[in-house]
Amino acid sequence: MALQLWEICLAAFGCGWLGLFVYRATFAPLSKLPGPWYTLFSDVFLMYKEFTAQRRVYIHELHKRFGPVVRLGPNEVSFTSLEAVKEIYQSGGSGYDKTEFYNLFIQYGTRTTFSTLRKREHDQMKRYIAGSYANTSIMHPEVLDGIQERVKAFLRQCEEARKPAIDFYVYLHCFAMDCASFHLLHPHGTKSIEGKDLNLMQEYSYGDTLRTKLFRYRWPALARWLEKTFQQKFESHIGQYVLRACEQTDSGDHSLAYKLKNSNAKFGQIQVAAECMNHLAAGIDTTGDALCFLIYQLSLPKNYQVQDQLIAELSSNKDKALNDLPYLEAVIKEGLRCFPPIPMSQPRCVPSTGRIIDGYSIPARTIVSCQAWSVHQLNPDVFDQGDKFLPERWLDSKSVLRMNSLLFSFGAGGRSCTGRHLAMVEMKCLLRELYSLYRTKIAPEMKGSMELYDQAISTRPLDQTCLLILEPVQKLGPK
Ligand code: HEM
Repeated sequence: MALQLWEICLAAFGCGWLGLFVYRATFAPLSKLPGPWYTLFSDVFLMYKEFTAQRRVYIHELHKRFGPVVRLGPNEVSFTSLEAVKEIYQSGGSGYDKTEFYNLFIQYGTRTTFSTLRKREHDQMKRYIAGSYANTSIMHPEVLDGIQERVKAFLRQCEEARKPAIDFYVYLHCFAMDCASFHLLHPHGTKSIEGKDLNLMQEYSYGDTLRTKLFRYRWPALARWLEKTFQQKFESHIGQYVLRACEQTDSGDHSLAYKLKNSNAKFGQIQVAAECMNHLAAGIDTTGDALCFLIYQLSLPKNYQVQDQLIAELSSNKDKALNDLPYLEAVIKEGLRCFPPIPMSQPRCVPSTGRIIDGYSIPARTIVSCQAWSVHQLNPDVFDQGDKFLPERWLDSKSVLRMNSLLFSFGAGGRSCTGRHLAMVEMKCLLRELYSLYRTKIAPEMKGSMELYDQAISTRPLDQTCLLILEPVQKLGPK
């Protein structure tokens, strides 16, 4: 009996699928890696976890079950060891190229330092921005004064708040936005702490774009078609604000906008705006959430003694420089370790020759990554009791070098966080001022959950509220 054409096609398709399944299960290089069996065939389960904001926890549980190397899908692997961090993010300086995932961070249709995928182009872009973020630039009195002014505005606002409970989530995100925009756009930075640009912070930080972003990443062509067909414009108010600020001709000479406009690279206006918008986005929720998670921890009764020790260090070292306060530094690092604002995978693409990572041969173009959440918790030889908030660990001079090399909150290598010095100074200035004057406690009316709620790469407190009360330090006296 002669077969119909459709039957032949169906049989060929079936054989093809079967062949692929057999290949993936037995011969494919990733089949030798630890991981659940279903990840050999499809990443549908991983996608489901992404869309339901469970990717980080899912990967973490897999690492606990399978160890430091885990296959996540037919073309994706996650790692937790220092060796893997060094290979993926630091080999050759900047590590491997970024994956298409970073197309999500293209601004105004323009690629920026953050969204540039290839190493060579990134190196060129970075030359023009690195100077603005060097420690010496951030420690410049003009920049420090600008940050200090915003710390004062933050405290003023807390003191003037009528209710006894203050929503730190709101003010900390305003603080982070005002500081970052000051650095990028001065004198056209935002004034959200005072309430003027509060809507920009709210639009940016409260929006839930997780599924839109993931949809654009997983099905870019379909997303583009839908956006075109329905003529959707995703230009936010904050995006328009940055565009307008970059059109001004009176940018302060310490601002990134000024430096880019006056560099010999002759950047167009849209490129300057795209770069600034990206940095602003990189600096709001990260610093705001890092401070929020940390201050919340310090305000829990179980951590009162940490708060007391911080207050003691600050009160007896009033004239010390910002970087000469070891306990303050320890508290911030432990906050970043336990609650990394970017706790999820930072995906990279294995180079065309393939590589050995953590003892496994990984073929070209495999997506590989580490996630800070697991790196920080699943290396007990470096971070003993990794799931506990213990700032004292950073005071142990013998282990601090190893801990620093595994602290992945700012990423690692040439593509790690450009704004880390700015973020550290913002956090140090705010915490020094706050805990020189006040103790913080959880307000009785605080019912919101501070559990991590993941976005595409970052996280935030689930209920986006953190109600605290302030008690003047001198009233209680030194402990
Ligand atoms: C606590 C605060 C912050 C944390 C935890 C943080 C974390 C990170 C991480 C993990 C990356 C690498 C992401 C990846 O490769 O996928 C990154 C990149 C970056 N961050 Fe931050 N960040 C913070 C604050 C800031 C601030 C305040 C700015 C600037 C205003 C900034 C600007 C950038 C830029 C421009 C990049 C891209 C670097 C490149 O690709 O060369 N960040 N950040």
